[in-house]
Amino acid sequence: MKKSEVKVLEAVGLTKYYTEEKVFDSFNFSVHQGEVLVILGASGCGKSTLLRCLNGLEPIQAGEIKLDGKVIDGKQITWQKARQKIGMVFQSYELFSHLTILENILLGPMKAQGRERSEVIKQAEYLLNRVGLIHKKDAYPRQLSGGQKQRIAIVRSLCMNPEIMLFDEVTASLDPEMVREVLDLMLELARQGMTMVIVTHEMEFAKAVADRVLFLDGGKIIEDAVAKQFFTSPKTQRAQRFLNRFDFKIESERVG
Ligand SMILES: Nc1ncnc2c1ncn2[C@@H]1O[C@H](COP(=O)(O)OP(=O)(O)OP(=O)(O)O)[C@@H](O)[C@H]1O
Repeated sequence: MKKSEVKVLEAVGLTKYYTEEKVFDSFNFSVHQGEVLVILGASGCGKSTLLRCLNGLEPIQAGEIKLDGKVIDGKQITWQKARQKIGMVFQSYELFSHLTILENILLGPMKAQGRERSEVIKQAEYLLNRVGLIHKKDAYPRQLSGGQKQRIAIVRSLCMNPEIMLFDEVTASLDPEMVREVLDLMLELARQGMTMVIVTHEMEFAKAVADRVLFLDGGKIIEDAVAKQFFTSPKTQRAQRFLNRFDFKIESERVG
């Protein structure tokens, strides 16, 4: 399928350092409407930092982040507005333990977007039905499994009607039997055309969901490839070694 040329989220000249370490130096990046971009790379290469910069959770030292072509600088668009369009789901679900599932979902749309409670409830119930968790709407987070909590975290983000979703290792802290249900939901979102940036160590899932792969090393893009190409014949030895570590058989190897 031909993906749109419209850039939803973009980083231009992104420079990010923590006190003693530079993670990105003039890093450029963009994701197009309807595209599913998977970011891969060894531990410490900067994947989480990139997502956090893209969502304004980390201050950057130079460069610009743009949403729909507008620089998020408080003038063209504010971070407060931009964040409503950029959904993010983390490894930890970060649900409020003292609120029911429904109240957790309603919070953002009502507080940040000033929407009517009854209107948001309709949308929340629709989404809860879609993920098969409507029967949990009055339960508290502690009464849900890890996989259920993570699906609720995704629903909570979707209820803000984001233009793009960022996923940072969302299955990393789940028991193996819970992983599938979360990945299936993400696959469904991808099929529906949601623009997504995904950091994951689930290689078979990455292969199934990705349109494009960015392979990072030391804060730099080593490969920027069409997913099919990356998974069948990565161009660099570094990427080949990376894929092999996951016990992931590169197809060209199978043939050979
Ligand atoms: N809050 C922080 N303070 C200082 N250094 C940090 C901080 N967060 C990350 N770093 C450093 O920045 C670099 C990139 O980290 P980051 O978490 O983005 O990598 P990653 O690719 O997501 O790793 P992983 O796959 O292990 O989650 C690492 O060297 C890390 O030690």
